[in-house]
Amino acid sequence: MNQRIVVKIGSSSLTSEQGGLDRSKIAFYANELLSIIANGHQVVLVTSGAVAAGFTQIGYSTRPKQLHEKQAAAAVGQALLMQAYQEQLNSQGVTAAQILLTRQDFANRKRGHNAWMTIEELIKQGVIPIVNENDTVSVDELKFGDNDTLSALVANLVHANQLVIITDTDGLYTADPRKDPDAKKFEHIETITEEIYGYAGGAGSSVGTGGMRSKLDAAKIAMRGGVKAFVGSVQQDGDLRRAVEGIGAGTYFATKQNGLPVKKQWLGFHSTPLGTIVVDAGAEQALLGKGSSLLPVGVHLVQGDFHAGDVVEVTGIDGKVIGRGIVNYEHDQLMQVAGCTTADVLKKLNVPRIEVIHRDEWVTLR
Ligand SMILES: Nc1ncnc2c1ncn2[C@@H]1O[C@H](COP(=O)(O)OP(=O)(O)O)[C@@H](O)[C@H]1O
Ligand SMILES: N[C@@H](CCC(=O)OP(=O)(O)O)C(=O)O
Repeated sequence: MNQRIVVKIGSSSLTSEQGGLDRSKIAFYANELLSIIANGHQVVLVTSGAVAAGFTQIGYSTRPKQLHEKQAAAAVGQALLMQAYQEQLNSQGVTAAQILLTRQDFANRKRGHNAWMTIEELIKQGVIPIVNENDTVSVDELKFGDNDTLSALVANLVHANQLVIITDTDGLYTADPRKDPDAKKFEHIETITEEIYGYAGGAGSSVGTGGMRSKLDAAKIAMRGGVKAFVGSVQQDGDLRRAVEGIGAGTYFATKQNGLPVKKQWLGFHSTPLGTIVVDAGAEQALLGKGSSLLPVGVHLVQGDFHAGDVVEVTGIDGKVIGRGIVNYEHDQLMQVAGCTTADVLKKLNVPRIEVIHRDEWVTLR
């Protein structure tokens, strides 16, 4: 079946430890992308490497740590990165497009929608969209930090069938295989539990940033959006095709979820919650198991100063996040009716909707 694939390539796969682009690697990946396109798949590339490609050229001896230096290096390196992809793809008759995004572009629904529509048009025209973070304007606290998260958000945005995260290791192991030769590999993962997170360590090289932890964050976001994911290595001719076909050298993350509409992606991943509603065990079960709306009777505690129409986070008594939704009550109204039956709520308040959060305005994040 022809699929829409988002492929993410990390800095460690494109550059050397000393920095600088490895053009032979860019040529290799360009050919891998072209081969899956030739098989009928649609491709969006999310590529890192701007900082790693630019820092030597700018004159820094090692990868910079200060934000303004990283941004300067990225500004130089992004041009080098695109030039290298363009050369490779153009020589085979394919055009590439540069798309630079920030977190705010996803948080603003109109900007996110515009990015999606642009990518759709490029794909329709046979152009390969090449995405990176817009490092020049991203401030520290709002940065994706690494491109793993960005690639998952892009995969959800364009309703991809699969996210392929290419890195320098052939999947998730029970420990960083660089440090523990006895570590065992996971072939398939259906749920990313705390235990799975416990196995993942940080970056393995001086040019990589997020390590396996950020790849798990990315896989989790993709899975929630109904996009299956692969994390592994693509080093030999045909490896990308094998990764896409389910026989690659890496770990596969399955999903049973359906694709999330863009409005719910915004709610789940890009909105800013203005309060927290802690619910009891019965309500937690109803939200998770039955897909019910949240009623006042299940509300245990209300925190934050929110108004009707704001986004709030919902947690269980244990503090673990269950999901997010748009609340129909002012926070002081909700405090008055927390734990009340519907009949009692109607005696106390005149509310347009009885549900604290309606299921159509709710997204589960477990
Ligand atoms: N449990 C683990 N299994 C596999 N790799 C791990 C694990 N924990 C940490 N790592 C490290 O994560 C690295 C990949 O992440 P990173 O260096 O950020 O690469 P990239 O630049 O491709 O994003 C691997 O090289 C490996 O050293
Ligand atoms: N936008 C940055 C990405 C930072 C980064 O190193 O990410 P990654 O290699 O994917 O862990 C760049 O292009 O350098």
